Amino acid sequence: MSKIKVGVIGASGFVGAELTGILLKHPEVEISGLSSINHVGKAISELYPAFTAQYDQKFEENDTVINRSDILFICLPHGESENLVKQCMDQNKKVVDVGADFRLKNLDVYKGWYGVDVEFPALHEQAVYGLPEMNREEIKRTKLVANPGCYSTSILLGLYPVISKKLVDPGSLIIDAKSGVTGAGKTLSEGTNFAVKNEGFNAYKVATHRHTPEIEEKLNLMGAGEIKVSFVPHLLPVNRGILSTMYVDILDGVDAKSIQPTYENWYEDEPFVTVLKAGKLPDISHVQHSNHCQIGLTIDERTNRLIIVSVIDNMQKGAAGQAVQNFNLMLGIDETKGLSMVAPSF
Ligand SMILES: NC(=O)C1=CN([C@@H]2O[C@H](COP(=O)(O)OP(=O)(O)OC[C@H]3O[C@@H](n4cnc5c(N)ncnc54)[C@H](OP(=O)(O)O)[C@@H]3O)[C@@H](O)[C@H]2O)C=CC1
Ligand SMILES: CC(=O)N[C@@H](CCC(=O)OP(=O)(O)O)C(=O)O
Repeated sequence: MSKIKVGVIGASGFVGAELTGILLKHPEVEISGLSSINHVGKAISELYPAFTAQYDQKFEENDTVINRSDILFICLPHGESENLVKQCMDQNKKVVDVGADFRLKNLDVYKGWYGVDVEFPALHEQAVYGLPEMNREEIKRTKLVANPGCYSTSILLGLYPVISKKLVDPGSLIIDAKSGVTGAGKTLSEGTNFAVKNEGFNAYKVATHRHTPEIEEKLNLMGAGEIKVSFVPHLLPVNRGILSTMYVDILDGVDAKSIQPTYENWYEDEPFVTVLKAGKLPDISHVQHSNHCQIGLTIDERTNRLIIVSVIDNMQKGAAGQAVQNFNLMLGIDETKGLSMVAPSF
C-alpha cells in the first residue's frame, strides 16, 4: 500500500521536530516535506543534531510542503495557522493544527483571551477538538483537528470520569499544574534561561493562563455546566513533563469508595491512559518521551475532597504524540501506530 504523504509546517520548532522524529518511524508515513520560516535551505540535522546521519531533509517554504502533502501538521504560534489551514482545506488536504487557533468553539472567548481576530468562522465550526478519549468518533470523520493544549490534556483526562458521572462539585475545582520548560518552545527568554530556571521553581500567569477558557469550555461539554475554574501553572526546572493536581469536593451522598473503580472502568480500553492502583501516584519521569497519561487518585476523607494527579509528557501526549494519535484516527489507521515509545526506566 502506498504511504501517506505527510508535511510538517513549523518543523524547525520543538513540537515540529518532535513530530518529525515520531513520523520517521511511522510505518504508514512518508514525510513529504518540512517547513520553516527562518531556516529554509538548512537541514533539520543542522538545527537538531540528534537527526545527524539519520535524516537530513532540508526545510522548505510552507507552500512547497503543502502542495506535496496529503495531510499537514501545523506547529506554529497561535494566530499564525488560520490562513494556512484555509489554504490546506481549499486544496482538500487534511490538517492537525497543534496550536490554539481552532480549539475554542466560542469565538468571542477566543478573541478575548488570545487577542486574535477570526477570519474564517466556518472553519472553526468544522474543527474537532482532538482529545481522542473524548471525541474519538468525530475525529475519525473530520478533516480538521484542533490538537489540545498541553496543560488542558493532562487536566481534562484527569477530570473526565468524575465530571461526566457527576460525582463532584465542579464549582469547587482548583487546578495546580507544573510544566517542564520545553512547553515554552525553543525561543530563549529570561524565564527559561538556564541560570534562572535551574534550581528555581515559580508560578506564572496565575489565574490568567490561556488554557483556562479551553479547560472550562471542554469541562462544560463533559457535563460540568458553565463553570469558572482556578488554574495556576508553574514552571519546573526539567525539560519535559506536566504534572497537574486537581482538588475538587465530592458531592454529598456519593460513595467515595466508588471513585477509584469508576476511573478504572472509564479508561479500561484506552491505550494511552492508565489509572494507577489505589495508593499509587504518578511521576512525570514515568511518561517522559511516551504518549501515555497516568492518573493517581486520593480521597481526602477529612475534607471530603478528591485529589487527582495526572501526568503527561508535554511534547508527546501534550502535543506531537497526541497529534499523531489524531492523525491515525483521521486516516483509519490503528490509533497506536508509531506511538509505542516507553519512558526511559531511570
Ligand atoms: N511546546 C509544547 O510543549 C507545546 C506547544 N504547543 C503549541 O505548538 C505550537 C508550536 O510550539 P513550539 O514548537 O513549542 O514552538 P517553537 O517556538 O519551538 O516553534 C515555533 C515554530 O513556528 C515557526 N514560526 C515562528 N513564528 C512564526 C510566524 N510568525 N509565522 C510562521 N511561522 C512561525 C518557527 O519557525 P522558525 O524556526 O523558522 O522561526 C518554528 O518552526 C505553538 O502553537 C504552541 O503553543 C502545544 C502543546 C504543547
Ligand atoms: C511552560 C510553558 O510556557 N508552557 C506554555 C504552554 C504550551 C502550550 O500548550 O501552548 P499553546 O496552548 O499555545 O499551544 C505556556 O504556558 O504558554
